[in-house]
Amino acid sequence: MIALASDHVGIELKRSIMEYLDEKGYAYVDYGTYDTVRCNYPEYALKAANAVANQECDRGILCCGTGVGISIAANKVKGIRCVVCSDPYSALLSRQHNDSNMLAMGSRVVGKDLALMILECWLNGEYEGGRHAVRVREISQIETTGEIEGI
Ligand SMILES: O=C[C@H](O)[C@H](O)[C@H](O)COP(=O)(O)O
Repeated sequence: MIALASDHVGIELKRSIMEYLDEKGYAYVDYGTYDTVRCNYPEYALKAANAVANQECDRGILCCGTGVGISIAANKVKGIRCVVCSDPYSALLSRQHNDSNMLAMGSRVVGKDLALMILECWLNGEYEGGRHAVRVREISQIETTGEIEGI
């Protein structure tokens, strides 16, 4: 299950993403916003990020104007590794190396076709573990204790 959320600027891109997910057979939950009335992206980032953090959803996709604000908000939730991407390479590597569990994109930055290419790379990328697991664990330790064990 994929958690989706956007603000008023990202809603059109989110709708394109929903069409793509429908075509590919992915199940998703839309945590809002549901119209183009100006709103505050942290409120929707929080709902989707909580769904991922508490494992109601496997991962999440967020859209706002730049992808920046909504990703910053999502990354405040414990256990979230949200990456804002405007290129497919970073999206893929964020899965393979960083085990990103949320993707954010900006509707004022990427067009629909590029966004869907980024999304495809991110959805298909598989975490490689190994040396990267050490670093992801260190990120978790910073989140939990503010320190890295043994450093
Ligand atoms: O990072 C923030 C996002 O890009 C928002 O979508 C943006 O700040 C919204 O701006 P406005 O309220 O001017 O539509």
